[in-house]
Amino acid sequence: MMDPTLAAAGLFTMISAAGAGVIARQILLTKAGENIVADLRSDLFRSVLRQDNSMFDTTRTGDIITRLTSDIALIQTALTTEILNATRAVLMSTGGVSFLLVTSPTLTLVSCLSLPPIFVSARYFGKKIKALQTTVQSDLAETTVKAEEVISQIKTVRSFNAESFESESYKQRTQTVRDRAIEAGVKGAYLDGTVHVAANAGLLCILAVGGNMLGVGGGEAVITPGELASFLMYSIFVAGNVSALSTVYGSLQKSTGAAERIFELIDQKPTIMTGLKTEGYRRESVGSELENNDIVFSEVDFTYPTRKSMKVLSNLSLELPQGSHTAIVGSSGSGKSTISQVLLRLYDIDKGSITIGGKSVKELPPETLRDLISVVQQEPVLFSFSIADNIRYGCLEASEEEVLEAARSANVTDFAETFPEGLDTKVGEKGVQLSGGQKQRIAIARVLLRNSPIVIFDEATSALDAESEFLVTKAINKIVEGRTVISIAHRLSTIRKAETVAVIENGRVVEVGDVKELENMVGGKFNELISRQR
Ligand SMILES: Nc1ncnc2c1ncn2[C@@H]1O[C@H](COP(=O)(O)OP(=O)(O)OP(=O)(O)O)[C@@H](O)[C@H]1O
Repeated sequence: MMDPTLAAAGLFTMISAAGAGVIARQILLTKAGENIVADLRSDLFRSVLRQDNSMFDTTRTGDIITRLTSDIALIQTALTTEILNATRAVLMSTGGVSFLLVTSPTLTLVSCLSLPPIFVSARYFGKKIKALQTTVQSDLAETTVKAEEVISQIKTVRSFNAESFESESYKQRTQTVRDRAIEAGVKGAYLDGTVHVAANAGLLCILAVGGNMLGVGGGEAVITPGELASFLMYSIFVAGNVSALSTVYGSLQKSTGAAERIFELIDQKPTIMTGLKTEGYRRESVGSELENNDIVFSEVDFTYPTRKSMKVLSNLSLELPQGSHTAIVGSSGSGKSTISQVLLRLYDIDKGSITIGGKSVKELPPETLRDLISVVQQEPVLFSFSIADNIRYGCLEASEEEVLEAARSANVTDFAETFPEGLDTKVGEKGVQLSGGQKQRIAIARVLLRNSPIVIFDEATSALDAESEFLVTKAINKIVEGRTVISIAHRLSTIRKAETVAVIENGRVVEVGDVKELENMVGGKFNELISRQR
């Protein structure tokens, strides 16, 4: 007889080896799962950044964020926990079935009677779970959209005393998510229950047929009681694993729903290939292939993809020679900002052409086109980094000195120096910790650093106070020197700085010419427009 201590030591060695196996399995699975999830997340983000502007006009930020977070988290669970559970259940079931076959092929055949109801219910409930989970994920996206919108606009929410309204509306959305998630859970429970009944009914069939095979009814015994007992034991083992498999199947269906939402975005091909600089791209050589920077709009028609029935630009023709300064004026909604959006090819026009230096904007690589043009937007958009890093966004390769020089030129240093951390001061989300005029000056410094030959000023309708306006104007004057400038202008003071003015009405140019001449042309469109401002 074997020494019990030796046997225990031998068993301990085996247990330790199994433990090492468990550690290795866990590490490998975690690594594989995390790698796949990280790749998926960056692929998704990369794909989001490439999408057409029209996609962002219809898909809200919160929806995309949900895909990047919660949808991916579901896939992560599937890749780690569920795949492991599934593999274990399949291996155990296969092993168990081999034992069953060896013990009694007839009874194994009988046990197969439970398979059809298992497959049918897995298919039926699996489909329902997947559909419900897809809805849960999009409802969850709705709640994220709501939260994102309210939190980023908290000052407006507060000023309207709308906290209770918003928290109630958020609660309702979370309840919708809860109800759908419970529904999916209930379907999962039905699946588990059905599989449990089918698997155990299979055991009863084995008991009935096996009992007769023992010769209990007076017939000939074809199986021993010991064989039947061990067959039943293995069957219970297999039934347990098949039940586990059905739970895993339910969870995997959930992740399939989430995966569909992710791949829908990853596979979506933008019509304007954009955003990611091609290899060998050099910013310094931008525009070198163009003869000049003359901009020509010729008989342009444009409708926004989300509002196809409304023509925003209609047969618009306009010439902006290199080095010129043109003010674009017109009533609100006449299409002024749209002109800059189609010039940047954020949207493709429906008819006509837009050329720079004789080359259609559709022929220029989008990154070249966008490096040729800088925009100072109506509401300057800053990121939650420091003032210096916001300026550096104009040219990521710029040195400290170049950033400082741009900050000085745009009068940013004037106010930054009054902050304890100077240019390293963080500006808060979207620049909330700064005034409108300060944000404008940072945006101008960013454009100065960018040093593009064409600059568009999309002037804010809301006026800055006189002091801010003076400082912003001083900064703007630095940019204007030697560049082609388009000012989408509201204020007469800005318009007067331009040489040429183009009046836009209903998406077409109705008057164009020298600012001073048109200002004095009684009965003219520009004269009429500015006489309202005086
Ligand atoms: N992303 C968009 N999707 C659909 N329609 C849009 C979009 N952006 C603007 N529009 C519509 O296009 C028209 C022209 O808008 P645009 O912003 O060019 O006007 P604007 O002349 O710059 O006005 P304002 O002086 O008020 O800034 C408006 O009727 C506007 O509602």
